[in-house]
Amino acid sequence: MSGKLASEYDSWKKLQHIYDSERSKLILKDLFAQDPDRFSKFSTDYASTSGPDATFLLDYSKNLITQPILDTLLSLVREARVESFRDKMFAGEHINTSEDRAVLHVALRNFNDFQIQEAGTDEVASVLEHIKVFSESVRSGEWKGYTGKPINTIVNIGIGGSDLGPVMVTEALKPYSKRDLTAHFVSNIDGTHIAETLRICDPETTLFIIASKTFTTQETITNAESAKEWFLASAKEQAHVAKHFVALSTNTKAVTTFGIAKENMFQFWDWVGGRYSLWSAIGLSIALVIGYENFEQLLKGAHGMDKHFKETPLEKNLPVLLAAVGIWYNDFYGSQTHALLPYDQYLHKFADYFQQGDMESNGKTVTKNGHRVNYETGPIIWGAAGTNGQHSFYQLVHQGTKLIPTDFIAPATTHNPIANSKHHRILLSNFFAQPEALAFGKTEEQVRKELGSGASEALIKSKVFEGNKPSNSIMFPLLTPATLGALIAMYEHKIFVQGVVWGINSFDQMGVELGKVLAKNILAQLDKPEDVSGHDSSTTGLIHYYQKFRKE
Ligand SMILES: O=P(O)(O)OC[C@H]1O[C@H](O)[C@H](O)[C@@H](O)[C@@H]1O
Repeated sequence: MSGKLASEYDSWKKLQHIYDSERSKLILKDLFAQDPDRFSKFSTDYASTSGPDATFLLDYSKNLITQPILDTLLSLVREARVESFRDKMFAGEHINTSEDRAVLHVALRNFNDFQIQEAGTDEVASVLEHIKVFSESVRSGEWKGYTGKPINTIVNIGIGGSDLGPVMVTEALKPYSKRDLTAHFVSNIDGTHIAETLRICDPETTLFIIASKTFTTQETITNAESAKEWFLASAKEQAHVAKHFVALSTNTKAVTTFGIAKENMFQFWDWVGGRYSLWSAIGLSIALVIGYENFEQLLKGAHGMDKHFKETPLEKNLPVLLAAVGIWYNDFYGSQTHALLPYDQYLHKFADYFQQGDMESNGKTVTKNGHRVNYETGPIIWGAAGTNGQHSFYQLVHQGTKLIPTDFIAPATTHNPIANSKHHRILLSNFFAQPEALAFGKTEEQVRKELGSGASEALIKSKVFEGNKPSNSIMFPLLTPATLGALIAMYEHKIFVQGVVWGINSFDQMGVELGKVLAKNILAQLDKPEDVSGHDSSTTGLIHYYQKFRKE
């Protein structure tokens, strides 16, 4: 890492100059009119070169870019030495400098392809084997609960990266699921979450998966203890815990102290970041829901994208292109947010997942060298499945004052072709129409023509769409495990590229700590009003209000 801030790179300065001098010429309507080949120039097909088929189209032609702008953005990527950092990541160098750790989620889906030297990477295969054997025995009914009944319910207890990935993937790949195995995910410390879940579980047929990299996370351990207490109220014998509780963790000592046997622990390593951990033992719930074979396809799909990212020239490299275009809006247009808009109900948790993936990775103000940045880093990630979003927040995206770059994501074929795929055709007509409307808008002239004479000026103005709102469109034939794996890996690497350009460490999360420490201190003061001390008047007032009205 050079000591430079991103804004000191020549290509950054050049981009600023282009933005200042050419912004008014970057009108999508004109750019498309001037160049009939714009789509073929600014779109690229991805096809995995190893493992199962995973194919996409990335269309980035509806962005406020020209070839020279894209070239300059790619020069920025080069100037920031992204390729060198990428190679360091794949080699297992400790690029997570603040924690002195390697960043090797790519090793979890490597299947002995890339040569990686880091303690633990040679154990990946044996953990996968453990996941395979265990998930098959539960799914087949061979694994029995304490009264001899097979398991029909799993409850994953975890939070953050130990929850969001499995939740998102099990939802996305529901068509591949074993429908008679119900999966619940409990994350919140709010007792309502575990209470409402346990209400619909049977202790004789429920398996609890305690998912925590550190096994010290307050929410997870508290929920796990409550689950164990609930279980033992029926099962009575401590020995029965072994049939109903397994752990996914890097912390063997804490797992055994909790009362889970070592053989029921699925191991992973500190070089797996929490938000990059669905590929590790944290994916056990995924393997249970969709079966090990499909879990492996997910991993192999991601590996195909890893290969693409590692080996493809920047001009055709999907994560690099997404990252570069994202920087253009984030740092030059001043866009504060980026929306992920999958037109696929199965992907309804996709934006939630990448809220952690992106915002916990790139929500930083200090570079790896300790300098405060003088530019914007990670965007706010948000979104919802289409077409639902169209009936809530799209109004602001179309006609509000903010520039919101968007990614539209859709499968060409649905897993649910009901009514002769009528639903899917309607869904996709919206998927095509929205980016078109965002890009090209509706002129005052068109509105006048439509409304005819007699329409008020105010009404005419309210119906004008300025357009020129950028988007990417990503399409694939069908949402399969391999395609999903490749899609997730593409966004992971996009986040990586942006983090390197901004000079930040995308792999720590120091900002999560302060709130945790303060909550612990406050917890000890909650009993009596006279214990409340050391706070500002607002915090003290809020705690006193709680003490006055609490009933328990
Ligand atoms: O898996 P655990 O150790 O329980 O951690 C769960 C979560 O804890 C914190 O919130 C971190 O910021 C997340 O990155 C992590 O995913």
